[in-house]
Amino acid sequence: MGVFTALSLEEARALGARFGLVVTGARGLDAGSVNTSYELTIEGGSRVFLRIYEGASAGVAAQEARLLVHLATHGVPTPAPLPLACTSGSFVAEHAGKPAIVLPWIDGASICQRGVTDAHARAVGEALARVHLAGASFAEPLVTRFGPADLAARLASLHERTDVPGHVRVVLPELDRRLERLSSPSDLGPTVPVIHADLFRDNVLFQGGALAAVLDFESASSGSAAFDLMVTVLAWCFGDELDRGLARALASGYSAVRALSDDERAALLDAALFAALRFTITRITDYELRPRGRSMFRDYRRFLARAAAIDALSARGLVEMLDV
Ligand SMILES: Nc1ncnc2c1ncn2[C@@H]1O[C@H](COP(=O)(O)OP(=O)(O)OP(=O)(O)O)[C@@H](O)[C@H]1O
Ligand SMILES: N[C@@H](CCO)C(=O)O
Repeated sequence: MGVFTALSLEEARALGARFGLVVTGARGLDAGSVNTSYELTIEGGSRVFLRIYEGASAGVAAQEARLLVHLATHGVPTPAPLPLACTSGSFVAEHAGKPAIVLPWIDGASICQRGVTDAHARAVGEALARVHLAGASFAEPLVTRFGPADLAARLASLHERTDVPGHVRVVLPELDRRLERLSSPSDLGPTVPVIHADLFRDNVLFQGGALAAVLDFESASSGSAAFDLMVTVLAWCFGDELDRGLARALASGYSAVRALSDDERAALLDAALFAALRFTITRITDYELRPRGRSMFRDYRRFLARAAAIDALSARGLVEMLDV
């Protein structure tokens, strides 16, 4: 996992020079499932993080870099990419025909589910609210790849494929029904210009109990703040079942920075159901039906179980549980 594109020390030196860095070491990291990551050591002993994009175009990488700069300069704890030394306003170099960016190194680690405390959950809620506030002034349109129409296309492809295992095939009618019920974007409440949309534990680094950085804005788009909050609750507050205390702590951190509007509050239940559906479907298409081993397996059943747990709540019950 983590190193899909090779980089020799000589190549690392040439790449680093484009950012005005004198690279003395390069180490591939066993981190991430989509892109290639390297730790580069810089003359003097400091480190930077190199990401080589495996799928995204240079244009997409450049837009993500501009978003990171915007968020980092507007109060979001996320590393801003380094600019290229000789090209003003540009952050993206190229290696092996793929876009590459360099970020300041962040010391920290992600938290395992059993290690998540109320304080962690609260800090994550606060950071998410900062993304929504800071993103309000980001002027570039960010279009989701995971809206109802995108999910419907994924489901349609599952119906057509002949290699879908039986345990997936039997849940397709349920997924169709759920998506049909939630297919109007207005169900999810008002939108903001930037949501993270994938704020899972592996995308947050903590150091000494404090949140060090929010990472990986590759799924960021304009979208419903209620949806983003519920993605984050589902990602952080479920062990084998919903941990109500953690969910409330996360929501209280969020509300302390940005209060939900009445319309956002009213949308929370459908937003939670849509969040559960989004990750159920993408985990089937992107993990269950792809060869194992390239990245850590993520089980769609865990998000189907979250959908069932949310089914057991009412809209009012969810608002009361989160105390928002
Ligand atoms: N600036 C940084 N400094 C130190 N470590 C970092 C930095 N950015 C990312 N990491 C580490 O590398 C890991 C992978 O990074 P990233 O999220 O960019 O990977 P990915 O392959 O693009 O995506 P995915 O999270 O979907 O697997 C992170 O979980 C984190 O542990
Ligand atoms: N965070 C996603 C994978 C990356 O988008 C999941 O757990 O399904």
